Amino acid sequence: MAGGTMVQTITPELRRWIVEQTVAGFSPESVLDAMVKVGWRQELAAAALEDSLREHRRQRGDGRGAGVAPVVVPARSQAVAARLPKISLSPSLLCLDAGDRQVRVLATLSLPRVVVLGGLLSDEECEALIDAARPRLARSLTVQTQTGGEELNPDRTSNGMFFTRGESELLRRIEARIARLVNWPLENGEGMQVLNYPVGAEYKPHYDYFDPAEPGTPTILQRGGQRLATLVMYLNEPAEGGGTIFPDVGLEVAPQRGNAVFFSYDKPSPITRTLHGGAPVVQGEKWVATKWLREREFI
Ligand SMILES: O=C(O)CCC(=O)C(=O)O
Ligand SMILES: [Fe+2]
Repeated sequence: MAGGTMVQTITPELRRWIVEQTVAGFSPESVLDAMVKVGWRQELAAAALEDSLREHRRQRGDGRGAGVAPVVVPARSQAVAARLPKISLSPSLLCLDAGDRQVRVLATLSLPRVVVLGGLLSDEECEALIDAARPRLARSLTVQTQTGGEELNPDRTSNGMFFTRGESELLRRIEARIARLVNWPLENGEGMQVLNYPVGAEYKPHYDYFDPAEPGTPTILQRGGQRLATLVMYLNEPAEGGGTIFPDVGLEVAPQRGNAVFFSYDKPSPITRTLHGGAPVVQGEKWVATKWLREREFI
């Protein structure tokens, strides 16, 4: 196996320490912060905290007498939660300055945090992305959270490829535009992914963050931390079907060329309501480019 893997184990001593801190009156947030400061990965620390306190409550007979109050552990501390890719909406809501292009805001939603954007890409840029991606397409793989490797996923019947960040003038231009638009370092973005859905293809509802409970997740997180936000850009228009759906809130975004849907998730949790998918293409084909934004530099 590759070197540099730091295995973090939740020992009985750590559990005891967590319980002691909590009984002494420290808030779960401050215990979490203390763990992160000494090098614990946020997600693991949160899981250890939640787990230890749940076990402690169970042993005490669940809330009888002076038991520890139930805690809701934020997966990311307050200070870090404020650091999230974020589109600054102008008061007029109409136009955003993305540097080399004016982008329109078509709709926003607060939970899940969604912004639908108009005119993020020009028709020429959409065409150029499709042309560059087409010869490099393969049946889409998704990151396998069991192992951290990649696998064919029956829920995702599209064909896909990844560009390397900065690999062409076109990509550098679009990456810079996105970084400015979402107020997030260009280096924290994954290389852009392009997906092609033929008739009948779909991407069943899923979350884009990596599930902290899966054993392969710590390995995945070494490459830039969690995903915090997604930008799906529509490169063409399927004749029928192919919208981006958010089943928790009954939202469907129309796949209109040059437009995009941005959504962010401040914790790797379903409470962000960012369950989403690509509805089946009924007629024609669908092309999208997806940009994922990570916590740290993605190498
Ligand atoms: O094709 C879509 O509309 C959604 C794509 C998506 O969810 C993804 O690439 O993660
Ligand atoms: Fe997705």
